[in-house]
Amino acid sequence: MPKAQSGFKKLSREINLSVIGQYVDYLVEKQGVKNIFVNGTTGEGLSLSISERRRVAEEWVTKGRNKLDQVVIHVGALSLKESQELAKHAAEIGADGIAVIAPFFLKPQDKDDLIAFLKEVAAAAPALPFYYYHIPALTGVKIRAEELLDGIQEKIPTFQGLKFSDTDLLDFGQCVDQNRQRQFAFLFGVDEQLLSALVMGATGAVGSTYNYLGQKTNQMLEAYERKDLSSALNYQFCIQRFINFVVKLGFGVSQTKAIMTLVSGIPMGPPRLPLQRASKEFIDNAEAKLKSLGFLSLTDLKNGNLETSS
Ligand SMILES: CC(=O)N[C@H](C=O)[C@@H](O)[C@H](O)[C@H](O)CO
Ligand SMILES: CC(=O)C(=O)O
Repeated sequence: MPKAQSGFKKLSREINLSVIGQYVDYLVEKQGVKNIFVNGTTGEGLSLSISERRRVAEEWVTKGRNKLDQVVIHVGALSLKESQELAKHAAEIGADGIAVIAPFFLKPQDKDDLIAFLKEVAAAAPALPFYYYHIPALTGVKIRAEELLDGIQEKIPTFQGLKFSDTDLLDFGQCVDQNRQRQFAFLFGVDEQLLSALVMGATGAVGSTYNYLGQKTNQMLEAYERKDLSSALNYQFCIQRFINFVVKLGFGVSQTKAIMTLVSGIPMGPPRLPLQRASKEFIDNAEAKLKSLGFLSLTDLKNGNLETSS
């Protein structure tokens, strides 16, 4: 049945907008997550067409109305024009902010090149808060965030903050330290190290694991707020045990999607090529680990969450 199979695969890699409304409710009610970063790494934003990205953004904004606090749309692209189109669109649909990664094929050579690009994107949505999404391991653009932030508000008046997905806590700490007088958001994006980043002055977090460990992470944040560092560390270690376990099995966006399906019961579907679905072996191992750490209760599993196509 090679034909049927290829038809199935093709279909299953299309976007299923119909689950987004349900997923908003799940995140708010079950994970305590009310701020959403759309079309980023986990959402495979860079693997979608521009029209798909527009539709996904619209669906999140529409379904999140009166339920979510903020919906920030990632609008980074290799083409400045496409990025501007998405920025303008985000403003039109009433998103709360836009974020942009560094263009990663023909790369900016230095801070000034990168700022020049970001500035043009930000100008396409002059009323929207602008975030730079620093993720050097994926973009290959290693310009330090601390350097980029120096004087950025003069160039980009809507600059609101940084989503920092890197393990360099010297760079992150200096972003905070050098901008104390400004009301920037310093959003940390390495979930297994969030507690260290909080100590450095992170004002929030954006990450893939909050899809299914949102509640646990909120407990860590609450413990940190009440200065109960030993409880906060216990939560962080617990989260680390899970991430450390899956990293050893091979952990990426495909595996994240499978775990999201498993924990939420809402079918996330397979990733889009070149990514391949997570293996059954990975899913079984991850499930056993989630259970042994108490991250997955039996009631969560009542629907028998096998990944289905979407
Ligand atoms: C490379 C990547 O996907 N980074 C995510 C956020 O940016 C993180 O949330 C990680 O998935 C997470 O920290 C697990 O390593
Ligand atoms: C994890 C994250 O922040 C993203 O999907 O872009």
